[in-house]
Amino acid sequence: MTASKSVQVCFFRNVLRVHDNQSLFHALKAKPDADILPVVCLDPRMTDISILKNQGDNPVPKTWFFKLDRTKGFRSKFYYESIMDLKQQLVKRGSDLMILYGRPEEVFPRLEKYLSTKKYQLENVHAPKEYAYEELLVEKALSKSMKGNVKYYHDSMMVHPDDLDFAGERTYKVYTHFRKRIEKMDHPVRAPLDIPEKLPAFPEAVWDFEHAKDGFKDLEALYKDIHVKKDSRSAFPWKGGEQSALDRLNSYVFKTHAVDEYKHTRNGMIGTEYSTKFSAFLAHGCLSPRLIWHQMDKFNQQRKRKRSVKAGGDDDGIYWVRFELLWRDFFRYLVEGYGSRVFMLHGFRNMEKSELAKEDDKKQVDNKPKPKNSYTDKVWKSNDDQFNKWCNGQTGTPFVDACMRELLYTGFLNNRGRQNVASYLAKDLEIDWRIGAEYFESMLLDHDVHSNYGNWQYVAGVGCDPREGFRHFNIIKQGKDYDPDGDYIKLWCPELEHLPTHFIHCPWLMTKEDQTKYKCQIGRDYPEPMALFDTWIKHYPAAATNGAITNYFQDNKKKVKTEKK
Ligand SMILES: Cc1cc2nc3c(=O)[nH]c(=O)nc-3n(C[C@H](O)[C@H](O)[C@H](O)COP(=O)(O)OP(=O)(O)OC[C@H]3O[C@@H](n4cnc5c(N)ncnc54)[C@H](O)[C@@H]3O)c2cc1C
Repeated sequence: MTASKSVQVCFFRNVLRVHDNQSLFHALKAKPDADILPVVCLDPRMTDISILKNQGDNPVPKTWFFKLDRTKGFRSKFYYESIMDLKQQLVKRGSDLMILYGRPEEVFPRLEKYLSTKKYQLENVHAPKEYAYEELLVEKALSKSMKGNVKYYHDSMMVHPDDLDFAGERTYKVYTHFRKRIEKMDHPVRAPLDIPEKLPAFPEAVWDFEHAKDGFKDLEALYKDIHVKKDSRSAFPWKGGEQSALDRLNSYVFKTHAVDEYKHTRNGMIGTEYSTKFSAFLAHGCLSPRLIWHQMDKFNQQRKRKRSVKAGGDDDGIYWVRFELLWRDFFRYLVEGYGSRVFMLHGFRNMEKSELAKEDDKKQVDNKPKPKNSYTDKVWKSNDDQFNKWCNGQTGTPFVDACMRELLYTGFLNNRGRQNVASYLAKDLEIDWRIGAEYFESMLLDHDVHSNYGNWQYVAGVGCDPREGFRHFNIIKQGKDYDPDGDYIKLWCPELEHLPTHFIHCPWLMTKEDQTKYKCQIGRDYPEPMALFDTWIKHYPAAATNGAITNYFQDNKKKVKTEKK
């Protein structure tokens, strides 16, 4: 009787790359003569595989509360491209990729059983560690169904949790404390792991497992079924996949040195170079955050840069990219610490309700007035009409509409834009922030549950933010600051292209004559504003109001809901 051949499974769950892949590294180390089986498993709870008739009856997956489609075309396309590229990377190294469909906790035990009939022994599954609530449920179910035979590795974090001395505070609640803690460390980020150019044999017998042979064909069918148009205005025109990610890293750091300008350009609204555009690659695990960190070190060394700029100063682009990448880790730690609170209306802060109440009580003893806790008293609204107009870039507020149209047509929006549209929905309209977060989840190329829900909570004032009141963005001021000439607005709202700068952020101030002159009838060519706020008035350009607001805003005050803030 021949002995079984050992197989180590490397499960590429949300880490779709070969470089610095911890699961692959450990699978390779586990048993030197074992075969390595790289597997991707498309989970119908996360990915829409409803068109594949040979893979069972799988409904379109929906978001947590509002049941929006979980993954729209942009992200699916990027995801499939990333898997196709991963297969190529593995084939180049003499291996291959098995693409399976179904719930991992059901598929893997069947695979194990199948392998045993082919004289293979599935020794271990190696997989990246998850932090978010739903993903952890899958992780637990998988561990259970594989009888504890799954090993998890912290692969998506930049700073490994074991390297952080949390000094008794496992979950930092304030970003600055977290960042400062890390900045004190000598070597906060581990070096990327070396993966050999040649990988061990791929166990060919597995192609006969269930529909494994059809895996790639099915993926191509899913890819062909995506109907999203390329938009030449997109700030993010890249393909998914490790190769594309590495090209972008190389270009942004070593070729164009755009990283040097990051601090000054990151809020730019038009074009590909103003910020790193690493987010979608990071979200799909096509790019290792640790590699980014170390490549930036290499860049510094290669140029033997004289640090005439103070590290952390305004000119130190590398410092600021790292600063932002630490936000990404921070939200992972928060989500890990607070579990399903990430999806809850009262957010992470609700956990602190009792602590806040204690604080309030203390202050009362001192005879100080009891501070109002705006998080717990807040009444969140629901308004389908306003929400739909927001999604479609038809609110009648140009800066919001331009941002929302970019998101709708490309699946991407820069950080400044995201902050503004989130603040408009949650703080101006006071609509339940979760529907906005779920819409982002549906649309974003780079959706990452930690960063998305974490940032939404932050903007909505229910997250871990000591400066809650300051996140209320004044859309008119922000528009003037970040799109002073209205170029971005005109790019996405071409119906406003003839407007002079002083009307571009507040077209409702145009008189009937202005509207004729600038070829834009409000209510016909461009929507009437669905809401106006008194706080905006002081930021209207003087040339638009002529010193007094006597035009559209005034005339239509009864028609348009005006809210006092
Ligand atoms: C309401 C809202 C929702 C968001 N949803 C997501 C999301 O689903 N996925 C996502 O990756 N980012 C999200 N962000 C953060 C940020 O907007 C994007 O990471 C950034 O715009 C991506 O562009 P970039 O890669 O060019 O970023 P850069 O400015 O070049 O930053 C470099 C990297 O740092 C990280 N980063 C930057 N800003 C943040 C931040 N505020 N929070 C966490 N990480 C950050 C990202 O990984 C980014 O790729 C959200 C922000 C807001 C305000």
